[in-house]
Amino acid sequence: MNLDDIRKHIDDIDGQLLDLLSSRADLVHQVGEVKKRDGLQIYAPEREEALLRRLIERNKGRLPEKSIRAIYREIMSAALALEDDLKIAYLGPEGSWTHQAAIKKFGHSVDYTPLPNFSEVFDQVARRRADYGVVPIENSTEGAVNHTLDLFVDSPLQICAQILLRIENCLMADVPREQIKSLYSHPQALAQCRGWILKHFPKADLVEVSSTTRAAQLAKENVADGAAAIGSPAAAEMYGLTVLEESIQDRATNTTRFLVIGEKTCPPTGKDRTSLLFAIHDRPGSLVRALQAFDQFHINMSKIESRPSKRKDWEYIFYVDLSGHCEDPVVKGGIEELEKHCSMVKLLGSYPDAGE
Ligand SMILES: O=C(O)C(=O)C[C@]1(C(=O)O)C=C[C@@H](O)C=C1
Repeated sequence: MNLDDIRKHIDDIDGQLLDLLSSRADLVHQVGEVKKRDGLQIYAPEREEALLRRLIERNKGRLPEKSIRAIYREIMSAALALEDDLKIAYLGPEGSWTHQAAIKKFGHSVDYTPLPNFSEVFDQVARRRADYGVVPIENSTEGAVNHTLDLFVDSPLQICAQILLRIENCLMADVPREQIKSLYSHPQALAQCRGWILKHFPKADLVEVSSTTRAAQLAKENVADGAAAIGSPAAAEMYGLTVLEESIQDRATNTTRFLVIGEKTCPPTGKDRTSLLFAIHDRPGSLVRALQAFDQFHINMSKIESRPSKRKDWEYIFYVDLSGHCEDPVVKGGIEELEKHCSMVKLLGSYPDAGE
């Protein structure tokens, strides 16, 4: 077949795809009506996950899993926008890694609201000015994002999904590499690139700013002082900076886990994760006995963090992630056992343990 013939076939297929997408949109519209009538959540992470898992299993063609996920992300984003004016609040500004995580989960068709800090994200969702919020919870190099952990203690919000995003920081500037005297970035990004900075710019002034996007802006404004920034390629593009080196983080696999917070948690999908908080009595052996609850029920605990309670000095709150859904009888049993040994247990939600 020559090029024109092949393209004719592609045009035919695109026509069929568009007709099918329109039929899908009609059905999605009906789903939206049913959900509004029955007071159900528009965003259904368990359904999205089941749909993606089924398609990836069924796929026998050339498209890799990554492409199928990306294509369907946008199809379902369009569906969400058809069903409702979905508003997603995130830790801004635009171009931040959190913004990119939010787009990875909700696609380009929904509305996004950048907010200046974590508390505002929690607050806007709790006041229903936004439907969902996206906040970072931990980074594979730098560990927990403490402020997010702390906000869960008093928040009525639940976790309904997680997002894993590979963080590849780049060096960006409007000056040649030899003229760089200062490096602007968010403290997390500077920490993720600590080794690289020491090796390549041991004498540079490190300037901590509120976000990597702000760092890019400052690098643009302070060209005369030899300013450069470390952050996302999206931030470099926003401010017209040249990417001088890509992927400069010390660990190639540097990944941040983000959470989607909303009014309700997510129903079981068969492969889930549960997050909870607990506080123990100040007695010998309390923590051991609390954790034994999980061992007794053979529950895999994939994460534990401790944070000062902020109510009494030297009193702690523990943040734990478990494999399984809180409706699974085993997880339920483990949590009931945990409650016997704790002064407080707060379930933060169960959500698909998606590895994307
Ligand atoms: O099945 C639903 O609940 C829908 O709203 C439809 C749909 C989809 O496009 O398939 C869209 C958004 C939801 O998050 C999940 C799935």
